[in-house]
Amino acid sequence: MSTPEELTRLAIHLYDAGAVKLGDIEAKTGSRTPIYFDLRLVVSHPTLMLAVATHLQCLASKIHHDLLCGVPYAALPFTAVMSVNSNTPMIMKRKEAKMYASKKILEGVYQENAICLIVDDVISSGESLLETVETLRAEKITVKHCIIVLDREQGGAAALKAIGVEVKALFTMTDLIRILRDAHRINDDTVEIISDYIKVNQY
Ligand SMILES: O=C(O)c1cc(=O)[nH]c(=O)n1[C@@H]1O[C@H](COP(=O)(O)O)[C@@H](O)[C@H]1O
Repeated sequence: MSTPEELTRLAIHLYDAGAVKLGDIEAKTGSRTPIYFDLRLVVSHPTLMLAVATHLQCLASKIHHDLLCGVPYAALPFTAVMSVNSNTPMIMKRKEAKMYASKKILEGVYQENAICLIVDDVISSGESLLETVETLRAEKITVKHCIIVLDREQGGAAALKAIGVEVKALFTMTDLIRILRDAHRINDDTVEIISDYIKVNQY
């Protein structure tokens, strides 16, 4: 089980590495956000990569699963680290089906009715996770849980719950901004701007 102190250290480490971008940033949907959590840079920081994978593994260890599925691109490296460290097979969902050879949308080997735990970086609307669940279920893979690093608390987890998938996160946006404020990385004004934004921008 990750302790609150360990998660606090991880959040500060991620911030100090540049994973938390503040300002007026374009999100996936095209809307603007005052905070963007970018886990893609974790590949350049091996100790951070191991820390993210280890803490996600703590969440994973409480959930029964036969397989891990990494969602491209941000989650693929740390899902691979989890797979190796826990000796759990992994599959990968392609962004688009291959247009040649196998024409597959899923890479890797799996059995029908295998229980798959999806690993992703961030949930906002839940759209990308919903799509992944749909793809896996179409291949007769069972999906009941996703684990992620950050829940932006914009309604995505409820959308997943509505299709029978529970989302567990290392951090909610509320946790993240509280930790960063307490560690003097962001000030009260920034916390207020982000909190107001999240309240108003629900999917
Ligand atoms: O665009 C986003 O909403 C987003 C916000 C953020 O802070 N960090 C972030 O990585 N994202 C991207 O948005 C995806 C999740 O958005 P939803 O599909 O709306 O849940 C993530 O997998 C990222 O590609």
